[in-house]
Amino acid sequence: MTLQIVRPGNGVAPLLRAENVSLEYGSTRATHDVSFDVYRGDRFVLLGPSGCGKSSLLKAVAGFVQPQAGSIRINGESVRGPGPDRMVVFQEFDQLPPWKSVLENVMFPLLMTKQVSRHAAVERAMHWIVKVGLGGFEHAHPHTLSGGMKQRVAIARALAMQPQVLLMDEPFAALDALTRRKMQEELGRLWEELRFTLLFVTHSIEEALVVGNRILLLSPHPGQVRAELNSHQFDLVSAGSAEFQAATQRIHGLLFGEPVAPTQAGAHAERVERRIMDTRVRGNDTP
Ligand SMILES: Nc1ncnc2c1ncn2[C@@H]1O[C@H](COP(=O)(O)OP(=O)(O)OP(=O)(O)O)[C@@H](O)[C@H]1O
Repeated sequence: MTLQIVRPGNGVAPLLRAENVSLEYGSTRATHDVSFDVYRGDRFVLLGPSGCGKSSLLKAVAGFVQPQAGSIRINGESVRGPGPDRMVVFQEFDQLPPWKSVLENVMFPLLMTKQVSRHAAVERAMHWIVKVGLGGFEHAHPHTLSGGMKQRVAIARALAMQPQVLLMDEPFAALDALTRRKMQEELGRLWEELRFTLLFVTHSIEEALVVGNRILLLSPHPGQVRAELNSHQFDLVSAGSAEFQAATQRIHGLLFGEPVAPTQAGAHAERVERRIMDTRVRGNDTP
């Protein structure tokens, strides 16, 4: 395992740029000076212990909370509030209005934002309901569905809007272990097919490695960037491997143990002066 600097960009503009973001609730500082870039097609994970401001950062990207300092931009445009370009899947199963069927739930944002006609909304909603494996359940109501099925509805509802970024806040944390694994697999399958951009919050190191291609490690009180790493080589298949276990331990050390010294990162040093870890066992292929 090597430590390496990942230089951002290669001239490609990020889809989402969070720059020196500080978030506060009254006298509580949730995050301090957090910066990260998310590129189109990234599966970018915010990982850290409870209270490191993961959810607050996701809510700020969603436009639900405004930074006290710093900025969040999508395609260069400042985020000033919620928008259909950033759909959120939450952990809570009650995110689905219970009086609406699966079909009505998935159609709802399409109709609210007047993106398409009612007829087209039905078609698009049905497409996504089938895509998440819920074909045949379109007239069911949420209380008749399992937790995993409810999360599938929430994912279908979000993806049907074709957002610029799909935001997921611990979406599988309330599921049993087997269902959680299945949902991680399904999310990976959807991403392989559609290559959407994902910002995913979790406090599980294993989940971060399985879901993400890039991971931002945050330390708590207030949340600050501890490190950023590449994790694209891991998936559910590699989850039991020695390399995976080593990466898990390394991240655990970074989060809870080892001090991390600031590192120079060339021309972008000011923005990305973080310790960047590549969890792959790499030879001399470091950039
Ligand atoms: N609505 C709120 N009002 C006041 N303080 C808040 C609010 N939401 C979050 N906080 C505080 O901000 C800090 C970061 O909370 P946040 O929920 O973003 O962290 P987190 O990393 O997502 O934690 P967890 O994994 O436990 O959800 C915490 O100290 C928390 O108590």
